[in-house]
Amino acid sequence: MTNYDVIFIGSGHAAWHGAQTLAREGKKVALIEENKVAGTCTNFGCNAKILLDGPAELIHHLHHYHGIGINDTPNIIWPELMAYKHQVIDPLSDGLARMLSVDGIDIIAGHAEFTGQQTLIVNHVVYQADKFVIATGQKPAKLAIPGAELLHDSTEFLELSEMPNSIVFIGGGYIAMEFASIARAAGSQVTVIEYGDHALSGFDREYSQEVVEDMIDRGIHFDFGQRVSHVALDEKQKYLVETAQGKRYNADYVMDTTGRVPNIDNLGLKAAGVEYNKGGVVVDDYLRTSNPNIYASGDVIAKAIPRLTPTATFESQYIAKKLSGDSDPIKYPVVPSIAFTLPRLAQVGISVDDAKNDERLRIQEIPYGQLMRFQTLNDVKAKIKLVIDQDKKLVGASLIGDFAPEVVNALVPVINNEYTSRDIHGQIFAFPTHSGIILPLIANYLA
Ligand SMILES: Cc1cc2nc3c(=O)[nH]c(=O)nc-3n(C[C@H](O)[C@H](O)[C@H](O)COP(=O)(O)OP(=O)(O)OC[C@H]3O[C@@H](n4cnc5c(N)ncnc54)[C@H](O)[C@@H]3O)c2cc1C
Ligand SMILES: NC(=O)c1ccc[n+]([C@@H]2O[C@H](COP(=O)([O-])OP(=O)(O)OC[C@H]3O[C@@H](n4cnc5c(N)ncnc54)[C@H](O)[C@@H]3O)[C@@H](O)[C@H]2O)c1
Repeated sequence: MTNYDVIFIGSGHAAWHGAQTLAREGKKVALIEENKVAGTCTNFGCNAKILLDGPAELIHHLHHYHGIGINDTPNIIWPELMAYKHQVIDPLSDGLARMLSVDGIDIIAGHAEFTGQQTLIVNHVVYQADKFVIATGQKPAKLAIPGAELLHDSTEFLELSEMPNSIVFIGGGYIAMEFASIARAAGSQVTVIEYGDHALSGFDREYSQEVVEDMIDRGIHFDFGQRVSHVALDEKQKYLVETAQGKRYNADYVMDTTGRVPNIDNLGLKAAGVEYNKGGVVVDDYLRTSNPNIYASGDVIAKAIPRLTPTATFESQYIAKKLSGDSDPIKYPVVPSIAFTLPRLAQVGISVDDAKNDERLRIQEIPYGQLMRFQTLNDVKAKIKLVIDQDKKLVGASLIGDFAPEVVNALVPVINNEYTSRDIHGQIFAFPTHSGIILPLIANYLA
């Protein structure tokens, strides 16, 4: 039996940041990982996705210049791009493992399963620790329909050696909308089938509709209000997708992008006395589970806060501080969310939809893409909706536009630190930059 101060189950962002902090403070720390070290974001999520999105984003920017200086759109050579993805992404896992071992962290390969309140087993070896952190993340959901075993998931898409001629995405959430944009730019015929009546719920309804319209203009087909009921593959390797509403689609590749579910199977949560539900592991305001020696961090938590890399990192760092003696409950600052569609969508703080139901809040839209100072980029759709409270403080914002991700980051300190107009006007920002122009515009509406 090996003893540790802290064992993290998982090695993604919800684990390794906190593990590193604790190890540097002299604690004996181990990470247990059954797949690739560094977890989803690094190996099968954000990093790989944004790399493959790069040329699609460039092409999208070039489209703004059609008729005003550029006529041709280059083609994406997918196999070359995929080779570059492997060159950049594949070494990251071993690189992180080496970095963590320099800090004295043991990395144990295999599946962890609790066998009791303070013990777990990996490959028949029992490990004991004072504290455990469950940071096992999520995995793709699987539709419960005939033919579900034929469907592909996000990890497989990010490994495609050739871009299929046609792809159907089931679901119109983050993954479908981001990957559909990439696949279309790489030449595939793309269809998105969504159960609800709109895509990208969680983002401003009007702006997400504009993204859908933009994607339709680029040749992507959408069908809303359709529940996929059956998938089959014929002898020519062509898929047939059918919906309960009677629609049929043919495609070379079909993706199940209907969400993600917590990795809590065969984890021995009952043996450890850890409560859970279908949203994940239940925690209190200290990220402690129903077993006081076991914490949970990242995507695996049953939580309302967005399941994103920065929130996983924040939670793991919080747990490290807590295990080093801090006694405060976790307090989240505002969390910006971005859909890396083309154009991009961003959301931070109170949403426009929630603000509409609260008479103390005011919504102010600035169609900044049409302002003279932004005309140089011809990104005419770029807009921001501000949510402002009774004290004339910024409490939320929704954005659409190619530079929305960078602009939303600039708004994070404005909201968290309750900046006034004077705070913003008292600073000098670089010019011409998006945030440098938008921040003073926003300041005009603040106290
Ligand atoms: C395609 C895709 C794109 C994304 N894009 C973005 C983005 O652009 N921006 C963003 O902020 N977020 C993005 N996300 C979400 C982001 O990846 C997650 O929020 C983040 O990875 C969560 O980190 P985590 O450490 O909680 O979980 P993970 O990174 O999933 O790590 C959990 C680890 O635990 C391991 N594990 C599970 N069970 C066991 C067990 N029993 N024993 C041992 N090991 C186990 C798993 O193998 C995994 O490596 C994306 C996700 C996907 C799928
Ligand atoms: N940019 C980012 O930050 C980013 C990118 C990708 C993924 N992620 C993370 O991954 C998570 C999962 O993403 P996702 O896109 O898989 O899920 P999602 O929850 O964003 O979207 C799933 C969609 O599938 C639809 N759906 C469900 N069942 C259906 C059915 N039977 N037929 C048709 N449609 C159906 C839902 O209505 C929903 O719109 C996100 O919530 C987020 O935490 C984040």
